[in-house]
Amino acid sequence: MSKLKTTILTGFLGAGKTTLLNRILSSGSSEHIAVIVNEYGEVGIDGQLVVQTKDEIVELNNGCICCTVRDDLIAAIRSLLASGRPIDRFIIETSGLADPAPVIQSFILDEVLSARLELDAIVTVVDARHISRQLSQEEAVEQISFADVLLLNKIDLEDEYRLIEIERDLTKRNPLARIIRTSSCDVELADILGIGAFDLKNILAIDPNILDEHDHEHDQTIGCVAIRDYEALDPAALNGWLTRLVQEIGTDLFRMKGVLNFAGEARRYVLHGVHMTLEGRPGKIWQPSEARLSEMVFIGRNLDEGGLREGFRSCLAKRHALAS
Ligand SMILES: Nc1nc2c(ncn2[C@@H]2O[C@H](COP(=O)(O)OP(=O)(O)OP(=O)(O)O)[C@@H](O)[C@H]2O)c(=O)[nH]1
Repeated sequence: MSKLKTTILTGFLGAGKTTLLNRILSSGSSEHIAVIVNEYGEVGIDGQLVVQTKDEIVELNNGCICCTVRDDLIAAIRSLLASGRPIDRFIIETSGLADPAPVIQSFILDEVLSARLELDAIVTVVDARHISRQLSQEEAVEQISFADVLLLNKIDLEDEYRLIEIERDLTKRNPLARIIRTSSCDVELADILGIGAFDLKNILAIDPNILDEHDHEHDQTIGCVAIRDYEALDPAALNGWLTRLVQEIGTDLFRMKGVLNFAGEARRYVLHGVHMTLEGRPGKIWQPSEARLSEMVFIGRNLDEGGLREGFRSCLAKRHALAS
């Protein structure tokens, strides 16, 4: 029986991993893809942002795939393999704070994974706008070092001179990886899937100890605040608060994302923030049977949880109705 090809999609917070995953899942291929999506925060937003397809999607939330939910990753893959469902390929989207080394290690050391799956490639999405800032985090450096393919994404936000500078830096950090420039991860799928690029020899050259057991230690100053609220929000108030927030703490606010319930709106509102960049768009229609719940996640350094919660509550529509 031939082994199932597995792609690890990695890249720092907000680089474009889910954008790439959605591109793959929407490609119209007849393959059955088993997808595992790992999110750092206790509220899983990505599950709602991944396109609905025939493919099997398992969410591993509330922890990083390189440490707290690593055993869950192995259990999830084993259970998918045992389920008897048709699977042609695995794709694993790590959280933006994951060190890929322990994930790679699981594929080599776990007897079921190593017997049934073959690592095809590590594809790392790099955010052209934010990468220099992100490289102060060890995880961002490791994600680049272990990549077989580096997608230099968000090229629409930087000029040619800056892109050449980033490419030079990426090549210094990982001379073996192929670099492909993208906007919204518009890569040819043949350049990232089924490419047989993973080579343990290269990985051992970067990290000779990769096969030794070690737990990954995250920077303890980085945390996550998750907010869930059934009360409708006032869009103008939220926009004002978030604009002020990113001006004040944008350097330390690595990632913000939310699926929000705006008062009087038939659709959800999907919000993305990466440092100072904010982007929003209408999402799926609320069905009458659904509870209209806002979910929002903030990931960053030394976050003031009380302040964020109070800021969020100050945007509730009922407060503004009372004030007017
Ligand atoms: N301008 C621009 N924005 C992009 C591009 N690719 C993705 N984005 C935006 O970047 C934000 C983050 O994209 P995601 O695909 O959710 O990033 P991610 O890596 O999955 O994020 P996490 O899972 O939170 O780490 C969204 O607002 C995207 O629309 C791009 O090429 N250019």
